Amino acid sequence: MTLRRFSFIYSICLMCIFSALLIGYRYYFEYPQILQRIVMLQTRELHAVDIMIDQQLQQLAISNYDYAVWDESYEFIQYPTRAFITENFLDDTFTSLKIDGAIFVGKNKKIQWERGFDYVEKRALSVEPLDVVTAEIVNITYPTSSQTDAVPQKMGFISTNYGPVMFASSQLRQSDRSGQQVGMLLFIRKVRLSLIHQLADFSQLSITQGDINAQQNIDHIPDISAPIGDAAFSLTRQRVIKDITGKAIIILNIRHINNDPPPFFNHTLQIILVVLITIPFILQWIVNLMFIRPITIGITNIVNMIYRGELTPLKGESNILEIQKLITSFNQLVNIVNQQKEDLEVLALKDALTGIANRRAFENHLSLSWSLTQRNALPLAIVMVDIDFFKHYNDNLGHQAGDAAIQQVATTLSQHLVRNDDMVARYGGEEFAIILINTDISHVQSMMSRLLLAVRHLAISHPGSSVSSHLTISLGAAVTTQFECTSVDELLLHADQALYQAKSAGRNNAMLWGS
Ligand SMILES: Nc1nc2c(ncn2[C@@H]2O[C@H](COP(=O)(O)OP(=O)(O)OP(=O)(O)O)[C@@H](O)[C@H]2O)c(=O)[nH]1
Repeated sequence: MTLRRFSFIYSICLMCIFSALLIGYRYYFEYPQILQRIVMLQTRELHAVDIMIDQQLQQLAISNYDYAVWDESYEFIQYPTRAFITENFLDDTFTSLKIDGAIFVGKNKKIQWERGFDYVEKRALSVEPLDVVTAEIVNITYPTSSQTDAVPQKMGFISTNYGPVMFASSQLRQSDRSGQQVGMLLFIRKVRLSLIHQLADFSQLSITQGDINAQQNIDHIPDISAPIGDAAFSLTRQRVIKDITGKAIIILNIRHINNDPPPFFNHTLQIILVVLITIPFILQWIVNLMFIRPITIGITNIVNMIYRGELTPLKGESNILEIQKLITSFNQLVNIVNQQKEDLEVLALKDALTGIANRRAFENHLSLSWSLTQRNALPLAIVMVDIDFFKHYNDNLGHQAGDAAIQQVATTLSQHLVRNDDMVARYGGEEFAIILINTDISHVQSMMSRLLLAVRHLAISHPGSSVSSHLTISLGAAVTTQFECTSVDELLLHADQALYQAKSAGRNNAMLWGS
């Protein structure tokens, strides 16, 4: 896996973890709290409906009480007269009291007088309300109060052939609330659509009346006065209004209109998620710029170095300390390796014993010199040098003395070469080779004479030599201007032949090929 891919996957993983944490926090903590607050508001709205219903009942109960606790009503129940009814229970009375029925119930639950009148449509009800009002109202058992001035009252809902109605009933008492409990007065009011509208207006809810007959199972629907409690959030719910026997008679389909929950993915969450999604790409860009790019550039440069077989210091700098240290250390390593390489190259071209060029260096230089002199039509000379009777020297004075002698001869030979292009090399054993560029025959000859003399002047004692008491050398040279030279090997061969001639001629002398 590349560093780039790794960092990208890493950032994506981070983004996923942070997003999951954020969404999880919203899902498990924040959002339920928001919904719970809305549920509290909804509870208040439902409570408002309950209060409104109660107010309606109270209103009816007050009118009912006014008529029930009245001397004339009290008298009527004992001594009924037509005049009382015609004076006090006119059509207008129903309209002003907003009732659809009034019933006087005398002793032993006997109905004394009753009338049904639709106060909205202003017409007598075709069926007298009492016929349809269930017996429960008439049979209401009022608590027998020990207080003589108490006026037992009842109110609530009841189901009738007209549909659900509100009712209020009070014991008939004299206006000073004295006298025997001789009967009761009952008012009823139909539950109309207008009541539902009033409830909706008052509670700021959308309320419709459900069809109680079509509803399959109403037992599970809570009463309007029941609290929402810990119920889950919902924008719609059903509530029932129960009659005095506890039977559901009205279904209210309620919709909360002013407290829609905010979207789960609100603007803040959306912005944070967008930021979280963007972060991996920004991180990737930064990581790429700061870390990966310098590293990949470095890798490319190193691969190129491997390909070229040449180490060069890395360019570029990084603000990251570790990467900068890596670059610096690598460059230091490159310098060390290059230095070692240089040293090795030098060592590879140097003779270990004498410190002058070795045969490999000689051949390289000879090849270059050949090209140079051929191109510029210059003379090129090779001088082969060999120490005389060196085997005897070693045999007489030992190998170490032999090494020392070789070193002295090498130093002497190199001291006599002053031009940069010239070279003296140890050709092998006690044999040396000299390259002289742009040197004519006479100069080669005088150079050889000087070298002969110089070695002689070293005055190295050579007991095994039959030509001198001191160490001597023999020299053989060949110059390109002497013959039709076609190759460097030919020149080398002739120089070697000249040396052979010098040896054959008695040693301790110099020979020029062909002379
Ligand atoms: N001490 C020492 N001896 C070396 C070295 N290289 C070669 N020799 C010796 O040089 C001697 C060369 O002997 P030969 O090739 O027979 O030649 P020579 O004895 O010099 O006789 P001529 O060349 O004919 O004068 C050998 O005995 C080698 O062992 C070296 O590095 N150190």
